[in-house]
Amino acid sequence: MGLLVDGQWQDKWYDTDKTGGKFERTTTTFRNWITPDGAPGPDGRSAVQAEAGRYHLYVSLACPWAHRTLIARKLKKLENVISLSIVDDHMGEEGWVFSERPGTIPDTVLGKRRLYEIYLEAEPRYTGRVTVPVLWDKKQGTIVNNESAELIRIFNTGFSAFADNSVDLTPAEHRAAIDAINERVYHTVNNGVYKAGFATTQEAYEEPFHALFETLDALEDRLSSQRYLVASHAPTEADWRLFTTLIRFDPVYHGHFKCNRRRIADYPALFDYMRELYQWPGVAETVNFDHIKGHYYWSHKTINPTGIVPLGPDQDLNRPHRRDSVPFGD
Ligand SMILES: N[C@@H](CCC(=O)N[C@@H](CS)C(=O)NCC(=O)O)C(=O)O
Repeated sequence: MGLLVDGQWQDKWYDTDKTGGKFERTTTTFRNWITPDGAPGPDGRSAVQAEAGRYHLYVSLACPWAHRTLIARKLKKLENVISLSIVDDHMGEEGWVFSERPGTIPDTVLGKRRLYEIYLEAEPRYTGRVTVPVLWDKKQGTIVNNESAELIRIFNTGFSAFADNSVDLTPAEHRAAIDAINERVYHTVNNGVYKAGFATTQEAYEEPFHALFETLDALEDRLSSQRYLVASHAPTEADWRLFTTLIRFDPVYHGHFKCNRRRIADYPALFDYMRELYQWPGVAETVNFDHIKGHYYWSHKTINPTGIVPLGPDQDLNRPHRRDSVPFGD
């Protein structure tokens, strides 16, 4: 685990000294869009044009942020359009690396062994964390974007000439509701588990812990009477963004990150909902519990010094999800 400073790799854990024990996520820096014709993106920032075979996605199967992009690529049927590499789940002193271990796919584009070398290829004097996901532009030889929230929007609309456009993860009529849910879920759930897990003072741990379970209780309420997070007839981006945290919750966040007031299995609606999403065509193939558990328990030596990976929990995720009778809410 480490970061690049002016192009030099430094093996360092997160520094929580300056923030009173709190984990603060840094913002990502490669933020260009891809649009069907190369016209600027939704916020006016510059874009490159969508092309089949031009872009390459680097992910970790352990990472919930990267997982969103894998799901969007799968649901939009972009697997033959955007190629893929998968890093080793063990993140050691060189950060994310490529290997031959099960479930990985080497760097077939640049032939690198470490992810930070790809960042350096894009920006030789890069300063910052070296995170997944990363979308690489083979034509311009640089990183287009390394922010998962934007990558899933790029996959949803940018590749309309090549994608399955019958699937829309952010339908216009639900956009405001999706954005509002994303905002709360990001701060208290997706990033909330990290804030609890990486905290280095009791206080810095407790605050996100309470916020997390307050949101999970509210989501349980909503999902008891509505099939998906917004009143749509199919899961939207908001559901997939929540899903990647839910699926890691009982195996990892409950124990490793001390988010243990309840398990997802203790919330009847959330647990059924999570299984429906898991059973959604194509999605189970994007979930790899060996990488998920192996990564967190092995890589975070300040939290789990022995590196022992727990064997449980036993979960039957293929059990019927019982969501068919829940109304869509419109
Ligand atoms: N804002 C980024 C966050 C990505 C992120 O933090 N990824 C983690 C893995 S789950 C990572 O690569 N961490 C390496 C590090 O921080 O050194 C996104 O959503 O794309």
